[in-house]
Amino acid sequence: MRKITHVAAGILLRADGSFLLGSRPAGKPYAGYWEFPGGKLESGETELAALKRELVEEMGIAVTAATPWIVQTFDYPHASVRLSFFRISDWEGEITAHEGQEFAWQVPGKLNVSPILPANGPILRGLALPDVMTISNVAELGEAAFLEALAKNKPHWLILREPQLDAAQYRLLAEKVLRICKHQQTRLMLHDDAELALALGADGVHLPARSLLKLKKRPALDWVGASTHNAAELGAASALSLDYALLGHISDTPSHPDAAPLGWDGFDALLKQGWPFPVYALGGMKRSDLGTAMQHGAHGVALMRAAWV
Ligand SMILES: Nc1nc2c([nH]c(=O)n2[C@@H]2O[C@H](COP(=O)(O)OP(=O)(O)OP(=O)(O)O)[C@@H](O)[C@H]2O)c(=O)[nH]1
Ligand SMILES: [Mg+2]
Repeated sequence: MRKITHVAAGILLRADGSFLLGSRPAGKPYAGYWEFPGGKLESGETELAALKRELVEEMGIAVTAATPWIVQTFDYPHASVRLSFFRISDWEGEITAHEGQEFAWQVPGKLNVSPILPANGPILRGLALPDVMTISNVAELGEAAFLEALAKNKPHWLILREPQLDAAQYRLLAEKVLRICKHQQTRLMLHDDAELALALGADGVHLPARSLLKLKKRPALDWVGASTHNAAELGAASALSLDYALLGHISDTPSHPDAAPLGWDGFDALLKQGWPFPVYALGGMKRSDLGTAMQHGAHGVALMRAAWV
């Protein structure tokens, strides 16, 4: 087996959602390619310590707020790398090119530099995902109140999950919801029906775990995510190159009264394995749990009830 090189890399984020890329200096493999600042772990070093050291060395900044994010493995001709990415929301010092590199602030989905290091594609997609993933709740609110709340709250993304409806009722609802979503630029993920998502022109499909485990191939939609509860399901999401997973439930929630909660300890243990996509904390979450969830390596929180109050 090839030796694996462990690397820590940081995504500096500004409040407007833009993020920083640097160009690889002359003399390194892939010189001129754009990457996230960072570098190899030294022996005995943690990922976070390596990240902090590299950003001092390469760009003269002290990282003061970083949360663990995606872990991506990739085989290059010169090395197999395991990249631990962190999101960095705060730092001290002026960004300075200590190695002759260039820096460029970028907007998710609208890059104006190239080429990007080959391992970084999925990472860039992940940056377009919202902090809060909302899940519909027609079952409890009723259709009229839900549609009103949707138009009022204008979430960035919505998963339309209404298992109490039959296929015909779900399609009718999906058509109505899609009209509202298109109008207000909410991205819409339909639940468990890739064909309907394709037919209606929704942004993607969200798979329940039972469907995720049966699929052989990623559905041909722009965005595909799944609900997961354990390592086997996260592994299936990884094998299908999904864009995100919801993982839960974190605490007791009325929608799944029988299943034992993971708690943050269970969530940590699963995230420690490192997944190549953003993971949302699900189950009993509120907006105010976002900071805690991110400390535990989540991309964000998935809200059902709490999204509509
Ligand atoms: N820093 C960084 N490295 C990445 C990214 N994506 C990616 O595939 N890599 C790979 O990770 C490996 C290590 O990165 P590096 O060359 O920055 O390591 P380093 O700063 O310690 O450099 P050095 O070996 O000259 O001291 C390289 O093979 C690089 O191609 C990324 O976004 N940022
Ligand atoms: Mg480096």
